[in-house]
Amino acid sequence: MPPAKVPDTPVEHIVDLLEKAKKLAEGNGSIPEELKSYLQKALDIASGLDDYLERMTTQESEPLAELYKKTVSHDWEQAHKEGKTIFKLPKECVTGHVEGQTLKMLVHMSQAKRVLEIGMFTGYGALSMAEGLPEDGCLVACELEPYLKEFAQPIFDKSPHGKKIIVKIGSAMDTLKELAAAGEQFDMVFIDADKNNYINYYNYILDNNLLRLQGVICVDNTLFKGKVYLKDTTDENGLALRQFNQFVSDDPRVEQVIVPLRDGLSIIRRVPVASACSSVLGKITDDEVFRGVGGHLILDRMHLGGKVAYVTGAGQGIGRAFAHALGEAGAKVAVVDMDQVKAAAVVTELSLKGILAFPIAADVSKPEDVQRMIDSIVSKWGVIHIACNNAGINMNSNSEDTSLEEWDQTFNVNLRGTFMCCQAAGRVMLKQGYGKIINTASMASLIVPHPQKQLSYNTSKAGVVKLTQTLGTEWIDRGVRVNCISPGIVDTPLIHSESLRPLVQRWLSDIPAGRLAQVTDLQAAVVYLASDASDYMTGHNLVIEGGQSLW
Ligand SMILES: C[S@@+](CC[C@H](N)C(=O)[O-])C[C@H]1O[C@@H](n2cnc3c(N)ncnc32)[C@H](O)[C@@H]1O
Repeated sequence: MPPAKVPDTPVEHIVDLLEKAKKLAEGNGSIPEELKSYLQKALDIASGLDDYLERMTTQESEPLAELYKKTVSHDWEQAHKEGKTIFKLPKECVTGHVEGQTLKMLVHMSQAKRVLEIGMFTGYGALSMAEGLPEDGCLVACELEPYLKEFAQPIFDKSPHGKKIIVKIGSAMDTLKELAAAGEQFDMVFIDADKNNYINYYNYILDNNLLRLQGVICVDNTLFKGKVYLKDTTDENGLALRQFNQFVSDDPRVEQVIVPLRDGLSIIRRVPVASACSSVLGKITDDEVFRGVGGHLILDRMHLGGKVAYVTGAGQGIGRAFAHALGEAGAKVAVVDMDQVKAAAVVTELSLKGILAFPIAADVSKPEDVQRMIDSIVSKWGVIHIACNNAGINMNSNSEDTSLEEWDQTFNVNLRGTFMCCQAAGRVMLKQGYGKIINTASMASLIVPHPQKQLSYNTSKAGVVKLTQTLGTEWIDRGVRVNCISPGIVDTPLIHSESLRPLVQRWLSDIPAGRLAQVTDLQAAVVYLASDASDYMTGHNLVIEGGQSLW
């Protein structure tokens, strides 16, 4: 018969006590039936909770299940007797399924890339959190017992996420000192080792900036079987955790919640600026540089939540990358392209990423299409904050042979089309008193790219820059900023055409960066220009060409 389970969490204690009370009540005829029924109901609620959470929480991966099984079936007493472990480790140390998935969820939600764990044991929590990290994420796990690294490593090796875990054997405090000396910093920390040292770990982490601004510290066992709030507690660990919880609760550097999950999980967030840092306020310059503009630090100032954007020519190439970037930054995006099918495909991509988007088929060289595009965005979303006028075409011919047809076609899309979009969007934005217009110009506005011949393209894009400068200065006092981006030679399917492909080597020798631009190289620029962080910028031509225009 397996040994009776020792209650380890507040709920398990409640269940244990209710079972004892129920047994007493059953053997006592003088206990009213109503009281027995209340006892049974309380027992049903308490005893069903953990099981229900287990069943409803997303199932663990195979390597995690294997790690759990290996941990609970291992003879830890024997391992200690054989001198393999310094301490007698109870298998109950293991972070189980529900808490493991909670930690993984927190890694995802905080978008952590670097996690620090203090107290790894057999690595269940470490592997759970590693599963929540991106491909290039990293988790440093501190553990005193060398045997535990050997124990965990074979299962880490079976998981595609195991390579993200670096185990540091030794006293956790020594490892923290080593990490601080190396200038390491983490987005999330999980403290789950010797309870009487929690406060020292916590302070060392904050005092030495091992946790980044707005990072999260999770701490396990902070309810400690209820001993943190029970009056008769004499237990050393219970008292240490009571003191720890109070210390964190009083600490102005952080905000804390204690979630009654298993034996208590504290979630502690390092606040952006220590709002209660009154003790140091006289010594610092308490301005927008320190606190952020409107309380928003720089990355938050580039967030586009609540903004409405459109991108023309968004069915492929640069426009598609712009639509994704604006959507990733939080904007709703109208995806505009001449080709309805391509626009719809990009909308599908955005929707899969949780971005609100809808397609519009429009030819920007046609005034009626441009107005229909603007009207449909306003009728759907009521406003337009960000106008990305990106649609453009490029044709090649020697200047002496350039036909009026080629010239007109190029200008109709690249310059007249951009003007019509600016004007139609601008009318909406001027009424709103706010807008960000971002036109796609080209490095060809500055230099004459060669050896290909593209007179009409170069001239039309130079026109886009002058259009941008003129509107940018004319409208800024009414809240509308107009800027443009000038990409160098971008690696799109277009330049893999038979006529252009042979030129790639020639171009590369003219580019200090030694490569063509990828559409992803342009994404941060459009987000910056669309955001409030660039409010003082107008009429600017932001050139992104790997240095090509400088040679
Ligand atoms: C509760 S267990 C950790 C459980 C683990 N987080 C998990 O996910 O399963 C505590 C671990 O902390 C380790 N530990 C205790 N004191 C330590 C110290 N001073 N430095 C490093 N590790 C320590 C123990 O060896 C033990 O493996």
